[in-house]
Amino acid sequence: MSQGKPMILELLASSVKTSAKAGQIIKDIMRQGDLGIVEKGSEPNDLQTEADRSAQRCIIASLTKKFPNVTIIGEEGHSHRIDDVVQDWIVSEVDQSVLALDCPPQYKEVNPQDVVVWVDPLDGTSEYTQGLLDHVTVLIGIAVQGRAVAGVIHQPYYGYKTAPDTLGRTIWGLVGSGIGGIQAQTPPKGELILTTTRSHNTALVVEALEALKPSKIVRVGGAGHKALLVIEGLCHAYVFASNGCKKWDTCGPEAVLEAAGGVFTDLHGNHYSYGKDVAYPDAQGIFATAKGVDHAELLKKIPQALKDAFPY
Ligand SMILES: Nc1ncnc2c1ncn2[C@@H]1O[C@H](COP(=O)(O)O)[C@@H](O)[C@H]1OP(=O)(O)O
Ligand SMILES: [Mg+2]
Ligand SMILES: [Mg+2]
Ligand SMILES: [Mg+2]
Repeated sequence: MSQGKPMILELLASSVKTSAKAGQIIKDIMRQGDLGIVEKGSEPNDLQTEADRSAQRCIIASLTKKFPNVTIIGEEGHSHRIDDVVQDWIVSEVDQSVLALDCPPQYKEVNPQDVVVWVDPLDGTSEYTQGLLDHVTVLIGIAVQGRAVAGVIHQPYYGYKTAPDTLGRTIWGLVGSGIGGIQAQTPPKGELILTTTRSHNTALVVEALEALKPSKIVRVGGAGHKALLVIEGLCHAYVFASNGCKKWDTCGPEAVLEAAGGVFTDLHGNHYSYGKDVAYPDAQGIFATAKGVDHAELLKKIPQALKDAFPY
């Protein structure tokens, strides 16, 4: 580890490089052509591929090796073995621009026991299997005392349609410090562009969107991808009246969006808790707004009866 740097910066700097390696693994597996698709549950569109499994092993092994006292929870199971992971997948590099940050005072002395890293090695698996490759992201969220405070959204196929050899892009955020990889933008005034699921639609999902009377709805895959649309000001809000997302889907996106000046909550306007003992589903849905959007005002347009469908 670098001498004297706050642990949160070390962890974020390692996560940035590790997410990019996971992105390369995802692309290698797609190039090789054997995705090894497994249906995880009884729900439709809940798939796992060899890319999800391999990317998770890369991330968990890399971060476990460097931060053995931090709790790491990944979407694809609980093996934290390092010894059987390909050496080339264990990332030791760190992102120097993150290490050089001026750490917000509240995160300078963080106890590893209070940190949980939430890993979604491949967000947008349905879209990955369907060839909608720019919907895919690698998500790493860092929570301190239950709050999402830092995160990475790596988009391995960003720009691949015009540049097939793209390395993608990596966006990181630290609340109180800002974001890197892109510039946060305010969405256009006089419109309301919402983004939501394309593969996990339900009657309640539609009802919540209609209540907001949007000028446009952008239906794309992935929680990370939708958070990027909001961070870049291409959409005003990400609204998902469903319990389908889990903590690994939202911890990274929440931290990056909030570091970018947005607000990321459930449908009641509360932040999720990301401690190690919490339930995994984001059972109160998602309501996330861009920088410059009045989150509380917009949330008032969701009828109470609909919010009540997502009780505590
Ligand atoms: N009903 C669901 N079952 C399983 N995963 C879900 C469900 N709803 C959302 N997700 C997860 O949240 C992400 C965002 O949802 P959506 O694309 O529908 O907006 C999905 O890519 C998926 O993550 P993952 O691909 O990592 O399994
Ligand atoms: Mg999944
Ligand atoms: Mg996901
Ligand atoms: Mg996933």
